[in-house]
Amino acid sequence: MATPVSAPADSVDVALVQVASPDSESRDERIARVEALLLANPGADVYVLPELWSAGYFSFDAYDALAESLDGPTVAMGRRVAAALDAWIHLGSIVERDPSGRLHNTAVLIAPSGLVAQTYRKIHVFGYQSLESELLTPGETLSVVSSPLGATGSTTCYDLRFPGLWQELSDRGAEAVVVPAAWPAARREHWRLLTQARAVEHQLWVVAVNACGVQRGVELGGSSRIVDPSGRVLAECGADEEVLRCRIDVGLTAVVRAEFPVLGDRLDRSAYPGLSTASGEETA
Ligand SMILES: O=C(O)CCC(=O)C(=O)O
Repeated sequence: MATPVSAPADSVDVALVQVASPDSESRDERIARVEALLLANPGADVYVLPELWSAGYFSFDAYDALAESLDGPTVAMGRRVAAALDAWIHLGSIVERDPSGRLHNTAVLIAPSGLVAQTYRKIHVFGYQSLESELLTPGETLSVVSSPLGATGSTTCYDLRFPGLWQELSDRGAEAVVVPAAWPAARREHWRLLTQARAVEHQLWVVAVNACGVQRGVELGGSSRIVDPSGRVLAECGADEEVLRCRIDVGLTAVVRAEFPVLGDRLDRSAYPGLSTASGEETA
Protein backbone atom coordinates (compact mmCIF):
# COMPACT_ATOMS: atom_id res chain seq x y z
CA MET A 1 0.00 0.00 0.00
CA ALA A 2 1.34 3.44 -0.88
CA THR A 3 2.29 5.60 2.08
CA PRO A 4 0.07 8.69 2.13
CA VAL A 5 2.16 11.82 1.63
CA SER A 6 1.00 14.55 3.98
CA ALA A 7 1.25 18.18 2.92
CA PRO A 8 3.93 20.22 4.74
CA ALA A 9 2.69 22.11 7.79
CA ASP A 10 2.90 25.43 6.01
CA SER A 11 1.34 24.20 2.78
CA VAL A 12 -1.37 26.49 1.45
CA ASP A 13 -4.05 25.61 -1.08
CA VAL A 14 -4.32 28.45 -3.61
CA ALA A 15 -7.11 28.75 -6.19
CA LEU A 16 -6.40 30.76 -9.36
CA VAL A 17 -9.84 31.97 -10.44
CA GLN A 18 -9.34 32.90 -14.09
CA VAL A 19 -12.56 34.47 -15.39
CA ALA A 20 -13.73 36.32 -18.50
CA SER A 21 -15.77 39.53 -18.62
CA PRO A 22 -17.81 39.20 -21.82
CA ASP A 23 -19.39 42.42 -23.14
CA SER A 24 -22.80 40.70 -23.22
CA GLU A 25 -22.89 40.23 -19.45
CA SER A 26 -23.77 43.02 -17.01
CA ARG A 27 -21.61 43.75 -13.99
CA ASP A 28 -24.29 42.43 -11.62
CA GLU A 29 -24.78 39.24 -13.65
CA ARG A 30 -21.02 38.69 -13.56
CA ILE A 31 -20.79 39.19 -9.80
CA ALA A 32 -23.57 36.62 -9.30
CA ARG A 33 -21.91 34.16 -11.69
CA VAL A 34 -18.48 34.49 -10.05
CA GLU A 35 -20.01 34.16 -6.57
CA ALA A 36 -21.59 30.86 -7.63
CA LEU A 37 -18.30 29.74 -9.18
CA LEU A 38 -16.39 30.43 -5.95
CA LEU A 39 -18.98 28.69 -3.78
CA ALA A 40 -18.87 25.66 -6.10
CA ASN A 41 -15.11 25.32 -5.45
CA PRO A 42 -14.75 25.15 -1.66
CA GLY A 43 -11.68 24.02 0.25
CA ALA A 44 -8.91 26.39 -0.83
CA ASP A 45 -7.17 28.65 1.67
CA VAL A 46 -6.72 31.58 -0.72
CA TYR A 47 -8.70 32.50 -3.88
CA VAL A 48 -7.34 35.05 -6.36
CA LEU A 49 -9.29 36.85 -9.12
CA PRO A 50 -8.12 39.07 -12.05
CA GLU A 51 -7.92 42.85 -12.46
CA LEU A 52 -11.22 44.76 -12.88
CA TRP A 53 -13.12 41.57 -13.75
CA SER A 54 -16.49 42.84 -12.52
CA ALA A 55 -16.50 46.09 -14.53
CA GLY A 56 -14.38 44.63 -17.36
CA TYR A 57 -10.94 46.25 -17.83
CA PHE A 58 -11.64 47.42 -21.38
CA SER A 59 -15.10 48.89 -20.60
CA PHE A 60 -13.59 52.36 -20.27
CA ASP A 61 -16.89 54.10 -21.12
CA ALA A 62 -18.54 52.36 -18.15
CA TYR A 63 -15.86 53.04 -15.51
CA ASP A 64 -17.66 56.08 -14.12
CA ALA A 65 -21.05 54.34 -13.91
CA LEU A 66 -19.61 51.14 -12.44
CA ALA A 67 -17.19 52.74 -9.97
CA GLU A 68 -17.85 51.61 -6.43
CA SER A 69 -16.67 52.25 -2.92
CA LEU A 70 -15.17 49.59 -0.68
CA ASP A 71 -18.77 48.95 0.44
CA GLY A 72 -19.89 48.32 -3.14
CA PRO A 73 -21.31 45.16 -4.74
CA THR A 74 -18.01 43.53 -5.77
CA VAL A 75 -16.41 43.84 -2.34
CA ALA A 76 -19.68 42.87 -0.63
CA MET A 77 -19.69 39.64 -2.65
CA GLY A 78 -16.05 38.97 -1.71
CA ARG A 79 -16.82 39.48 1.97
CA ARG A 80 -19.80 37.10 1.82
CA VAL A 81 -17.77 34.42 0.06
CA ALA A 82 -14.74 34.79 2.36
CA ALA A 83 -16.97 34.19 5.37
CA ALA A 84 -18.92 31.36 3.71
CA LEU A 85 -15.77 29.52 2.57
CA ASP A 86 -13.70 30.49 5.63
CA ALA A 87 -10.97 31.53 3.20
CA TRP A 88 -8.94 34.52 2.07
CA ILE A 89 -10.19 36.15 -1.12
CA HIS A 90 -7.91 38.35 -3.19
CA LEU A 91 -10.67 39.99 -5.13
CA GLY A 92 -8.46 41.17 -7.99
CA SER A 93 -9.30 44.84 -8.40
CA ILE A 94 -12.30 47.14 -8.69
CA VAL A 95 -12.88 50.60 -10.15
CA GLU A 96 -12.94 52.40 -6.82
CA ARG A 97 -14.47 55.84 -6.32
CA ASP A 98 -12.74 57.51 -3.39
CA PRO A 99 -14.54 59.94 -1.06
CA SER A 100 -13.32 62.91 -3.15
CA GLY A 101 -14.82 61.39 -6.32
CA ARG A 102 -11.56 60.28 -7.99
CA LEU A 103 -11.41 56.83 -9.54
CA HIS A 104 -8.69 54.23 -8.89
CA ASN A 105 -7.87 50.66 -9.90
CA THR A 106 -7.91 49.18 -6.41
CA ALA A 107 -6.92 45.65 -5.44
CA VAL A 108 -8.66 44.24 -2.37
CA LEU A 109 -7.65 41.36 -0.11
CA ILE A 110 -10.34 40.03 2.23
CA ALA A 111 -9.74 37.87 5.31
CA PRO A 112 -11.98 34.91 6.28
CA SER A 113 -13.66 37.17 8.87
CA GLY A 114 -15.02 39.15 5.92
CA LEU A 115 -12.90 42.17 6.83
CA VAL A 116 -10.77 43.95 4.23
CA ALA A 117 -7.16 43.10 5.10
CA GLN A 118 -5.39 45.10 2.35
CA THR A 119 -6.11 47.56 -0.41
CA TYR A 120 -3.68 48.66 -3.10
CA ARG A 121 -4.36 51.38 -5.68
CA LYS A 122 -2.49 50.56 -8.89
CA ILE A 123 0.49 52.88 -9.21
CA HIS A 124 1.40 52.36 -12.88
CA VAL A 125 -1.87 53.02 -14.68
CA PHE A 126 -1.71 51.91 -18.30
CA GLY A 127 -1.92 54.19 -21.34
CA TYR A 128 -0.93 52.05 -24.32
CA GLN A 129 -4.07 51.21 -26.30
CA SER A 130 -5.84 51.87 -23.02
CA LEU A 131 -7.76 54.82 -21.49
CA GLU A 132 -6.95 53.71 -17.97
CA SER A 133 -4.28 56.38 -17.42
CA GLU A 134 -6.73 59.12 -18.54
CA LEU A 135 -9.60 57.93 -16.38
CA LEU A 136 -7.97 56.65 -13.22
CA THR A 137 -5.78 58.31 -10.61
CA PRO A 138 -2.62 56.36 -9.74
CA GLY A 139 -2.09 55.15 -6.21
CA GLU A 140 0.76 56.37 -4.04
CA THR A 141 1.24 53.71 -1.41
CA LEU A 142 2.33 50.09 -1.12
CA SER A 143 1.53 47.67 1.62
CA VAL A 144 2.67 44.29 2.85
CA VAL A 145 0.33 42.37 5.16
CA SER A 146 0.36 38.97 6.79
CA SER A 147 -1.75 36.31 5.04
CA PRO A 148 -1.49 32.52 4.60
CA LEU A 149 0.96 33.31 1.74
CA GLY A 150 3.34 34.91 4.28
CA ALA A 151 4.17 38.62 4.14
CA THR A 152 2.02 39.52 1.15
CA GLY A 153 2.28 42.45 -1.25
CA SER A 154 -0.09 43.34 -4.04
CA THR A 155 0.72 44.86 -7.43
CA THR A 156 -1.53 45.11 -10.47
CA CYS A 157 -0.84 44.10 -14.08
CA TYR A 158 1.37 46.79 -15.73
CA ASP A 159 3.25 47.17 -12.39
CA LEU A 160 5.01 43.94 -13.41
CA ARG A 161 7.15 45.99 -15.79
CA PHE A 162 8.56 48.22 -13.06
CA PRO A 163 11.20 46.45 -10.99
CA GLY A 164 11.68 49.44 -8.66
CA LEU A 165 8.20 48.92 -7.26
CA TRP A 166 8.96 45.25 -6.64
CA GLN A 167 12.26 46.19 -5.03
CA GLU A 168 10.34 48.36 -2.59
CA LEU A 169 7.98 45.47 -1.72
CA SER A 170 10.93 43.16 -1.30
CA ASP A 171 12.69 45.71 0.94
CA ARG A 172 9.51 45.80 3.05
CA GLY A 173 9.75 42.06 3.60
CA ALA A 174 7.34 40.65 1.00
CA GLU A 175 7.52 36.85 0.69
CA ALA A 176 4.69 36.62 -1.83
CA VAL A 177 3.22 39.09 -4.31
CA VAL A 178 -0.26 38.76 -5.81
CA VAL A 179 -0.71 40.14 -9.33
CA PRO A 180 -4.25 40.50 -10.68
CA ALA A 181 -4.13 41.38 -14.38
CA ALA A 182 -6.00 42.03 -17.63
CA TRP A 183 -2.96 41.29 -19.79
CA PRO A 184 -3.65 40.97 -23.52
CA ALA A 185 -2.83 37.72 -25.34
CA ALA A 186 -0.69 39.76 -27.76
CA ARG A 187 1.99 40.07 -25.04
CA ARG A 188 1.55 36.71 -23.30
CA GLU A 189 5.28 35.92 -23.53
CA HIS A 190 6.11 39.17 -21.69
CA TRP A 191 3.67 38.05 -18.96
CA ARG A 192 5.40 34.71 -18.63
CA LEU A 193 8.89 36.19 -18.68
CA LEU A 194 8.17 39.00 -16.22
CA THR A 195 6.29 36.90 -13.66
CA GLN A 196 9.27 34.54 -13.53
CA ALA A 197 11.83 37.36 -13.55
CA ARG A 198 10.19 39.11 -10.58
CA ALA A 199 10.07 35.82 -8.63
CA VAL A 200 13.75 35.11 -9.31
CA GLU A 201 14.91 38.68 -8.59
CA HIS A 202 13.25 38.84 -5.20
CA GLN A 203 13.09 35.13 -4.31
CA LEU A 204 9.40 35.25 -3.52
CA TRP A 205 6.15 33.61 -4.59
CA VAL A 206 4.32 35.26 -7.49
CA VAL A 207 0.61 34.47 -7.68
CA ALA A 208 -0.51 36.07 -10.94
CA VAL A 209 -4.13 35.83 -12.11
CA ASN A 210 -5.06 37.14 -15.53
CA ALA A 211 -8.38 37.68 -17.25
CA CYS A 212 -9.34 35.57 -20.27
CA GLY A 213 -11.83 35.75 -23.12
CA VAL A 214 -12.47 38.76 -25.35
CA GLN A 215 -13.44 42.23 -24.12
CA ARG A 216 -14.29 45.04 -26.56
CA GLY A 217 -12.41 43.17 -29.29
CA VAL A 218 -9.27 42.62 -27.19
CA GLU A 219 -8.24 39.03 -26.49
CA LEU A 220 -6.95 38.55 -22.94
CA GLY A 221 -4.06 36.20 -22.35
CA GLY A 222 -5.21 33.86 -19.56
CA SER A 223 -2.14 31.84 -18.47
CA SER A 224 -2.66 32.69 -14.78
CA ARG A 225 0.22 31.16 -12.89
CA ILE A 226 2.04 30.47 -9.68
CA VAL A 227 5.80 30.90 -9.75
CA ASP A 228 7.92 29.72 -6.83
CA PRO A 229 10.79 31.73 -5.23
CA SER A 230 13.34 30.07 -7.50
CA GLY A 231 11.37 30.88 -10.66
CA ARG A 232 9.73 27.49 -11.27
CA VAL A 233 6.19 27.61 -12.65
CA LEU A 234 4.10 25.32 -10.42
CA ALA A 235 0.77 25.84 -12.15
CA GLU A 236 -0.48 27.62 -15.24
CA CYS A 237 -4.04 28.00 -16.55
CA GLY A 238 -4.94 27.69 -20.20
CA ALA A 239 -6.68 30.30 -22.33
CA ASP A 240 -10.25 29.81 -21.03
CA GLU A 241 -12.18 30.21 -17.79
CA GLU A 242 -10.88 27.88 -15.13
CA VAL A 243 -10.37 27.47 -11.39
CA LEU A 244 -6.92 25.95 -10.94
CA ARG A 245 -5.87 24.72 -7.50
CA CYS A 246 -2.26 24.40 -6.42
CA ARG A 247 -0.71 23.59 -3.04
CA ILE A 248 2.30 25.72 -2.24
CA ASP A 249 4.84 25.48 0.55
CA VAL A 250 5.18 29.03 1.79
CA GLY A 251 8.26 28.08 3.82
CA LEU A 252 10.14 27.65 0.55
CA THR A 253 10.88 31.39 0.43
CA ALA A 254 13.08 31.15 3.51
CA VAL A 255 14.71 27.95 2.25
CA VAL A 256 15.59 29.44 -1.16
CA ARG A 257 16.89 32.68 0.39
CA ALA A 258 19.04 30.81 2.91
CA GLU A 259 20.42 28.42 0.32
CA PHE A 260 21.25 31.12 -2.26
CA PRO A 261 21.48 34.38 -0.29
CA VAL A 262 21.34 36.87 -3.15
CA LEU A 263 19.17 39.41 -1.35
CA GLY A 264 21.88 39.94 1.26
CA ASP A 265 24.30 41.04 -1.49
CA ARG A 266 22.07 43.89 -2.62
CA LEU A 267 23.89 47.19 -2.34
CA ASP A 268 22.37 50.24 -0.77
CA ARG A 269 20.68 52.36 -3.44
CA SER A 270 23.13 55.20 -2.85
CA ALA A 271 25.97 52.90 -4.01
CA TYR A 272 24.87 52.80 -7.63
CA PRO A 273 25.48 56.42 -8.80
CA GLY A 274 28.94 56.28 -7.20
CA LEU A 275 29.73 53.08 -9.06
CA SER A 276 28.84 54.52 -12.46
CA THR A 277 30.97 57.66 -11.90
CA ALA A 278 33.87 55.55 -10.72
CA SER A 279 33.72 53.50 -13.92
CA GLY A 280 34.24 56.65 -15.98
CA GLU A 281 30.65 57.60 -16.86
CA GLU A 282 30.58 61.32 -16.15
CA THR A 283 27.29 62.75 -14.94
CA ALA A 284 26.23 66.17 -16.29
O1 LIG B 1 2.02 45.76 -19.81
C1 LIG B 1 1.25 45.14 -20.54
O2 LIG B 1 1.61 44.62 -21.60
C2 LIG B 1 -0.19 44.98 -20.15
C3 LIG B 1 -0.60 45.92 -19.07
C4 LIG B 1 -2.07 45.98 -18.89
O3 LIG B 1 -2.82 45.45 -19.68
C5 LIG B 1 -2.64 46.62 -17.69
O4 LIG B 1 -1.91 47.17 -16.88
O5 LIG B 1 -3.86 46.55 -17.54
